Amino acid sequence: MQLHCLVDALLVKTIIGDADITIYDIQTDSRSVKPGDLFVCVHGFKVDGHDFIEEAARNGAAAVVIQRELPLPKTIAAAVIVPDTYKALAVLANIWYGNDDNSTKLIGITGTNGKTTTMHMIHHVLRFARRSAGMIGTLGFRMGAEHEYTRNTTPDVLTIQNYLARIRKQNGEYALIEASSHGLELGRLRGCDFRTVVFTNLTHDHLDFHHTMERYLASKKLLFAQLGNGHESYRKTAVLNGDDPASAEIASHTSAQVLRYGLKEHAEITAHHIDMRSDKTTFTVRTPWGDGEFALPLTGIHNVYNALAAISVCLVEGLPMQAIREGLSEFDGVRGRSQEVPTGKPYRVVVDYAHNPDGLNAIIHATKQGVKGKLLVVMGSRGDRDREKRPIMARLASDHAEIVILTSDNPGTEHPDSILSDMINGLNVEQRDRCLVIPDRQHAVLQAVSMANANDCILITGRGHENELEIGGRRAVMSDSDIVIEALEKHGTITQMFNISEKK
Ligand SMILES: CC(=O)N[C@H]1[C@@H](OP(=O)(O)OP(=O)(O)OC[C@H]2O[C@@H](n3ccc(=O)[nH]c3=O)[C@H](O)[C@@H]2O)O[C@H](CO)[C@@H](O)[C@@H]1O[C@H](C)C(=O)N[C@@H](C)C(=O)N[C@H](CCC(=O)O)C(=O)O
Ligand SMILES: Nc1ncnc2c1ncn2[C@@H]1O[C@H](COP(=O)(O)OP(=O)(O)OP(=O)(O)O)[C@@H](O)[C@H]1O
Repeated sequence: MQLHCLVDALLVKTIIGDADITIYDIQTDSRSVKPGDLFVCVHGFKVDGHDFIEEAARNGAAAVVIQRELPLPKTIAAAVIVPDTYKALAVLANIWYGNDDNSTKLIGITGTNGKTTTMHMIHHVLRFARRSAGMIGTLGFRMGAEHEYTRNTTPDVLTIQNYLARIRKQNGEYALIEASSHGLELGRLRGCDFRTVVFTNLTHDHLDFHHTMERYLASKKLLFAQLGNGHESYRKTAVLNGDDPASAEIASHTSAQVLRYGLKEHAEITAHHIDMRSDKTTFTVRTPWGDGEFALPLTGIHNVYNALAAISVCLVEGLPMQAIREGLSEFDGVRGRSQEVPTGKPYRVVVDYAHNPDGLNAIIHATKQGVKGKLLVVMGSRGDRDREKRPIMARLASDHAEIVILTSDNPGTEHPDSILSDMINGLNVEQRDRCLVIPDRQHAVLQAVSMANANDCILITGRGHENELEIGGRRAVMSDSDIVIEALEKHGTITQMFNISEKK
């Protein structure tokens, strides 16, 4: 595509050089630039893309998009100066990937907890009803047989547009996207014209980034504020958790039709006669489309909420109640969420991804329900993130579990001991006395295994599906389910700690 065709949609711009050159691809990372590419310089949290123009030029960049005038290498044939390169990138990526035709139906899911689970439920039901759908979220990008790991829950604007194009190429009818508050705040979803958007809940998290709950909510509202303002607004729907106090505020910020789900009567889609068993939950759902009996092979009231959100979306999208019922009855959960690790022992081990107070509360209550013996919780808290939640989470676990083992999660650049001491600060004297602090996560799990008796349950939270962790700038490969399996094998015979395998 010629540069002038690509940048034509940018309203405010100055072009220096030859606008007729052909562009072969768009890049934001100088290291990925190939001959003929357009390098868009983005100002980041750590570095400024403008500082990498030399490298981009060495790799063959034909043109650059910049936010300020600066001397350019001679090999750069053209420069486009714009007021905001990241905003410009959204426009360029949309055109480049041909996503401006809105042919794929976009469904967004936001909220503190439950985004991934709800999205996977919707995806599962759509697939069950033979409707093709791609997913972009914490577990990566997935469309048909294509699967790619993503660093972020909501990837950057260029990557999102690339994935949407790949979904369209495979004739995907739907694209399901997890919209994190960071993603919304940083404009990663610019150019995404959502049709249905879900809000799951808003509770304490990410205060390192948003600073206050008001600002955290404001980022979520961005997703709903754009809904329903177009001429097709009758097709746009905001699906809100009617039991969460933030929903009223969100509803007042959207022109779209609002559909509420919840357990209380004021919602349009409600669950009744909830019966929780150790391996499934049954409930009746009342909706304006009729009622349905559901048997969900998951436990925990939080999963009833997730299912209600998914049911609401599927009904809005015109799926028959029977397909939704049958689809959800075969939903086998999401990797790393309430994931049972087969132990071959008389006690259970569950790996989960709860990493904030509300998520932890949900999983502890869900897990405790089927446990006749003791509940042992192994948990830590992530480094370089919201410190305020650390003592709250330690306290919460100690309030509900018989044994709590505090350990490292993903310390990042922080010292594991300082994270642990933040957590211990949340405990009272009695709780400190019965809490074990074992910084090495493998040791901690091994300790839990050695303390478990028949009918007990070990709940290991915080890292779920993740298999990499960062300690002092070095990355290590380590998944919680692998740790459990190793601990079970070594229990009784181990004499010294095994090392975690390391990779740069
Ligand atoms: C704070 C934050 O969001 N940072 C994101 C940001 O990184 P950054 O600003 O540090 O980027 P940078 O390294 O300064 O680089 C700036 C620019 O220079 C370019 N560059 C850089 C180096 C170089 O040699 N050449 C070059 O061209 C980069 O490609 C980039 O365009 O842009 C990156 C690329 O899009 C993101 O991966 C990164 O997310 C980091 C990993 C992160 O941890 N983000 C968290 C806070 C986050 O976004 N989390 C949410 C929600 C999670 C949840 O719900 O639990 C998420 O959506 O993931
Ligand atoms: N609706 C819910 N309410 C409260 N807690 C929940 C809910 N759904 C899931 N959880 C808890 O939160 C954890 C994360 O769930 P899930 O991955 O679905 O959420 P998420 O919003 O996608 O989180 P993240 O963005 O961090 O990936 C689960 O392991 C579970 O412990």
